[in-house]
Amino acid sequence: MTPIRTLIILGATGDLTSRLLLPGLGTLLSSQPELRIDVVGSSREPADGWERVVAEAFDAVGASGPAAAHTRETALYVAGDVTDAGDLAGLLDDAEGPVCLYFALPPAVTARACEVMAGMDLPDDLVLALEKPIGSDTETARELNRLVGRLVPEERTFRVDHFLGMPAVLNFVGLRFANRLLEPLMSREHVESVEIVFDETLGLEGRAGFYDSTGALRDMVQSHLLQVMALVMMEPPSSFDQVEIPTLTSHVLRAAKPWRGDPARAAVRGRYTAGTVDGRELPDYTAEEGVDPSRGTETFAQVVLEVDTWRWNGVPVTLRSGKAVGNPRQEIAITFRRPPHDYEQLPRSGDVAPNVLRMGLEEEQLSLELNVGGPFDSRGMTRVTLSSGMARPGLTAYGSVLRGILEGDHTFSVRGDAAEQGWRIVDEVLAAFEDGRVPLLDYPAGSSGPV
Ligand SMILES: O=C1O[C@H](COP(=O)(O)O)[C@@H](O)[C@H](O)[C@H]1O
Repeated sequence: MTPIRTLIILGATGDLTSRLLLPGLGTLLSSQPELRIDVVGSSREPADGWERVVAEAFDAVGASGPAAAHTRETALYVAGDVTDAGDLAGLLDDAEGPVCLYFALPPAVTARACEVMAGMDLPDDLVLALEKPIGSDTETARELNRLVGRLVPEERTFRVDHFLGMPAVLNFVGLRFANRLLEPLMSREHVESVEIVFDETLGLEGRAGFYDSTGALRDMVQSHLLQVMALVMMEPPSSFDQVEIPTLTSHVLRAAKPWRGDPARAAVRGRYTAGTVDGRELPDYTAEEGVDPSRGTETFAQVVLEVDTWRWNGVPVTLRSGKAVGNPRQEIAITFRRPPHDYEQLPRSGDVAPNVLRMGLEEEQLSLELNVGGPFDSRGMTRVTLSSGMARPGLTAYGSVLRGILEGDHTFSVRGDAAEQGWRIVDEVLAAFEDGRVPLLDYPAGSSGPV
């Protein structure tokens, strides 16, 4: 695939573009000074300092070098309606190809734009990048995939999940497959449980327009946490390429289902009430601007799944994410089974605590909890934690995702069927939320979530 020349961001005035997409691009351009990418921002709002938005996002990550300078200088904003064929055609006609159209838009708007594009003459080398969520349930995800499939082939479609670009997630994969010590232990014989947790101190932060109709399960579990789970639990790949990895992650998702097939018992949902997080006072979620309390939107979701394969059957996999959580955990944690017998000579051995391997998702801290002899008596038991920080790469998660798109590499992009599988798993839980089988529990902002 010829490298992308112009990146057109649809929905350019949204928070995602300025907070994540443009800074990610800045890190990528700094690391690849030979790139020449023109960035065109578009949305319905009139132009209001797009050059400044690009410059501030680049400055925030210290973007420098000739590639970043080129993008800053050529940054262009075109106001338009993505559901208007004339506006879309104008954007495409004026851009130097190959073009990537990046849909930083809600799924229903993306679907409408794709319907319109079906009636247009599109460039042969057009690439489409779609932000999560892909649809809002299995049916709409399938429909969006079908619409997109009529426009461009799968090899020119990228479904973005920036958690797949997180250094910690990629490090976990390296850790597992590059160490003889670990991979043989990654199965039901040795693993007691898997947890993938991404709690945040952030509350709604003015995002009611998106979040209040989405909630924690759709926002975080359906996409990010399921995708991370699939990468953490996939079979060993024979090569790290764009055929093998999406195939193996899809295999894990196909095998996943709520624990014991009972979504109501496998899930917990909660909503924050007023409280203090990190010294900031947060109001009750229902008092946040733009929230419709009658929707019963959850700001915390936890689901226990089972990946029903020969390797993982019977191992509970907990996925959890909450907003306004105090001392948040953000990690992949693998808890191993206890030794098969007690360390015999020990009169006071008690329980030998399980070994736990942790990879921090934002902090990028790796740790392994072990048991060793006691300080005064070698037959005693002491817990030690081996830990190491991880080198921070120059690319942010979005920088890494954008590199894949611009280079035409799907290794860490979400394949259409994987997006649909994510919804299949979550739809069952959503149904249990909606018919009240899973109660909506309160938790004060700043606490660790519902009890
Ligand atoms: O996609 C999303 O992710 C963020 C968390 O990821 P981060 O890289 O920004 O820390 C989450 O806050 C947001 O609700 C969700 O839409």
